[in-house]
Formats: sequence, C-alpha cells, structure tokens
Amino acid sequence: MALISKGRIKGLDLKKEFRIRSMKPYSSFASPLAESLADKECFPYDSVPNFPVSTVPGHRGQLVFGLLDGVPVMCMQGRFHYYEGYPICKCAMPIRVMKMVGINYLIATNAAGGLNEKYKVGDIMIIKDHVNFLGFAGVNPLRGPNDERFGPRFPAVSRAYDAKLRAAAMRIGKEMGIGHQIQEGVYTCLGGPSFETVAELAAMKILGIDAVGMSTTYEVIVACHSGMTVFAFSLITNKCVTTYDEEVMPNHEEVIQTGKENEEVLKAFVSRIVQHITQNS
Ligand SMILES: O=P(O)(O)O[C@@H]1C[C@H](O)[C@@H](CO)O1
Ligand SMILES: Nc1nc2[nH]cnc2c(=O)[nH]1
Repeated sequence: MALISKGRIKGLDLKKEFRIRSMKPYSSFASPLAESLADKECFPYDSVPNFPVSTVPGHRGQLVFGLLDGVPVMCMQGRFHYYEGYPICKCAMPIRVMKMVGINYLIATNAAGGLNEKYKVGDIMIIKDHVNFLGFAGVNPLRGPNDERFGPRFPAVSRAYDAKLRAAAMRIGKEMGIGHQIQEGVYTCLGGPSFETVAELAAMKILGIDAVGMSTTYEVIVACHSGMTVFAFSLITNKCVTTYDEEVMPNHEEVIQTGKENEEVLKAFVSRIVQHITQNS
C-alpha cells in the first residue's frame, strides 16, 4: 500500500506511458483494508497495459485507489513474485507506477515464516533490514539499463527502512495494546515457491535472519532507488520448520489462515501508521 502525495516524477507522463485512460474502474474487494477505503476506484491488473497478472491463490489482482480515513492511498490487492515466472523488474514494476502517480511513501507488508525462536505465529515483525538472497545471484530489479528519471545507477540501500517510521510503529503498536505482538527484525526474500529446507534455515539463522518470505525486497529496492520513504512489516504466519522430526510441514493454507485471523488488527495498525505519516510530513 502506498500514500499518494503531490509532486509527480518529472518527465514521466503516466497516462502516456501506461495508457491509463484505458483502465476500466472495477469494484470487487478481497482485503478489509481496501474494502474500507472511501471513494474507491479499482483497476484489475489485466486492464492495465503491460501489467503482470497475479497467479497466487489468495492474491487478488487489482489496484485500488481511495481514501483511508481521509488520506488518499493506492493499494495493490495481490503482488507479483519471482516464482510466478516474471522477471524481477516486472515484479517490482507497480512500485514505479506508484512513483509516477505521485506516491512518496510505501508501506509494504508480507506473510513470512518466523525463524527467530522468540517469534510466535501472529506476531508483527517491523522490518529493519533485509538480506536479498536473489540479489546474491544477480537477480536485482535494477539490473539492466538504469532509468535516470527514477534514480541513480548505484543506489545505497543501507537505510532502506525508515528509522523514524519504525520507531513510530513500535509506539503505535504499544498504544493499540499489541506491544507484545510487535517485533523488529531482518527479513529475507527467497525465490520460492518451495519452502525452505532445514539446512537452509540453519544457514540463515547464522546470518542473523529473523523471518523468511518470498517478496518485498525487490519492491523496497525499487522504492528506495526512486527516493520513496519505506515502512515494511511481516506478519509471522507460521514458524519455520527447523528440525527433521516436526510433524507439521510449512503450507500455504496456514499462511492464508493466519492472515485472515489477523486482518482486523493489521488494518487498524496500517491505518494508524498512515495517520501518523500524514500528521508528520
Ligand atoms: O506476498 P507474500 O510475500 O506476502 O506471500 C507469501 C509468499 C508466498 O507468496 C506465500 C507463501 O505461502 O506467502
Ligand atoms: N519462504 C517462505 N515464505 C513464507 N511465506 C509465509 N511463510 C513462509 C515461509 O515459511 N517461508
């Protein structure tokens, strides 16, 4: 989800580049956050020229514009993952569309497996940093010719996750009475779609990784490249299976179920962070 503000990127014309006029408003909602927006307009991904289409069960495919408690926002209902077969730059393309419509704040959320032993299912992990494993192998969304209109060839991402917003989110969590559910840690994105082996998880633990997922890092890199302020968190939907004798195996159903159980609290959390941003920017 992203907050819309004035000041579109210079030299880019969204209507011209994406022929956005041809998008048809559409209304059908999956997440309660998008449902709760006022003055909604929805655009299914397949109505946007050159936009990828979401193929993941449980991931609806549309852009939703509207007001969240009076603040103009743009939501993605369904994101794109490398395992769906798209090039990584295409997975991150919606972030550039956000930049082009004048968005300066990105709030990225994901479902992740909890590797840190202290984490419980249902915890919210504020992301303080990431390990971009895909990038280790050269799979970076900025690979290829650099578009200077968005940002520099070699962007720094060492402070990708805004420290002030992280502190504010921690405070907000406490005010909401969910302080015991809030963690702060390091996220990693793997290519998926297979979940991790026990040996892979053991290696990641040594690297200081707290939660494991299949998204977000490529979106954050692209947002950071174009100067957006980023806040991101993971919902810990399952505990990583770190020994060979556990009966339960990681599964997508558990991920979906934990997401559903926490929808309302996440919606309230995001809404309060959005209010905080508008009052402090
Ligand atoms: O899009 P996110 O990262 O929230 O979704 C995670 C990663 C996979 O798509 C799926 C695995 O269950 O959940
Ligand atoms: N890679 C990965 N992605 C997830 N998304 C939700 N849970 C998990 C998990 O355990 N591993």
